[in-house]
Amino acid sequence: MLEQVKQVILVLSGKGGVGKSTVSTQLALTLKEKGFKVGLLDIDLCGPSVPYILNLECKNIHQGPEGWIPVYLDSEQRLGVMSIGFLLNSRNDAVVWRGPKKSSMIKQFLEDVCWQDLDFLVIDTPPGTSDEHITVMENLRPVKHCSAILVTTPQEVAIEDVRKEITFCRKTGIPIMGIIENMSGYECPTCSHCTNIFSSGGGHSLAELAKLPFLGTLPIDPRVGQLAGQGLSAFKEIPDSSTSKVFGHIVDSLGGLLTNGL
Ligand SMILES: Nc1ncnc2c1ncn2[C@@H]1O[C@H](COP(=O)(O)OP(=O)(O)OP(=O)(O)O)[C@@H](O)[C@H]1O
Repeated sequence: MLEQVKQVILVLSGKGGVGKSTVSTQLALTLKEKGFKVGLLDIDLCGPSVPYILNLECKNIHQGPEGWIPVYLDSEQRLGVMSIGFLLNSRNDAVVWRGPKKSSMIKQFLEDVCWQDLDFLVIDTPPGTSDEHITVMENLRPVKHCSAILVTTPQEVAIEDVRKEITFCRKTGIPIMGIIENMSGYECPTCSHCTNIFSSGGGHSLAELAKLPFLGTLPIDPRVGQLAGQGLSAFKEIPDSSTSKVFGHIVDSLGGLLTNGL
């Protein structure tokens, strides 16, 4: 029921562990905090972390007359979540599936879930450009507006892999909303001083080189790690943090797109 979704945002990364699920969940939470109706779809079938991050691990999906009902984070039903994690018995269960089975599950997630009148559907994808990505692209036709956010860390090796994501988006015709550089230095929660542990600025340089918008740098902030598992947003809980400001800014741009025409 993707016809009822105004805008899909695919969150992509070249490598695993760069903070894609953190970005997807914080983006969805900030959108909710700012009054939008949001869906969050986790298609990382082999490592679904969204139920854990949002503290929804004990929840189950229900079948309604028109399809699967997402798990809602809030009683006002402003943030609905769907993940393979809800169908597994435990977090340690492994999904050992071949490509066609994965594709069929993703197709079901897109076609058979009652995503009712959403402003945004955020899709957390596995790292790289795999079968899962191609299946999503093939099944997004009912949605008029779709764009991608690319997540990278500052290290050269992660940035190299983001180039492949840019090529993937260009080949499949998905407009890229921009690049986020995550784990860019360590921000001290007490004095806000930022120390560049690895390096910084690589995501920004890549954005300039590829002529793409740069959406911001997210420092390593232990408070962001602590919010994972509690379903809390940095925007609400740590409003003065860089993370909160970056997500606030991205959501304002997205909101502007909805009001001024996509
Ligand atoms: N800016 C940040 N500050 C502190 N911790 C962070 C930050 N970003 C991510 N993390 C932590 O890093 C770990 C990996 O993040 P996350 O699960 O979002 O990455 P991922 O790219 O989705 O990984 P995977 O490829 O395994 O799905 C998590 O423990 C998360 O809490």
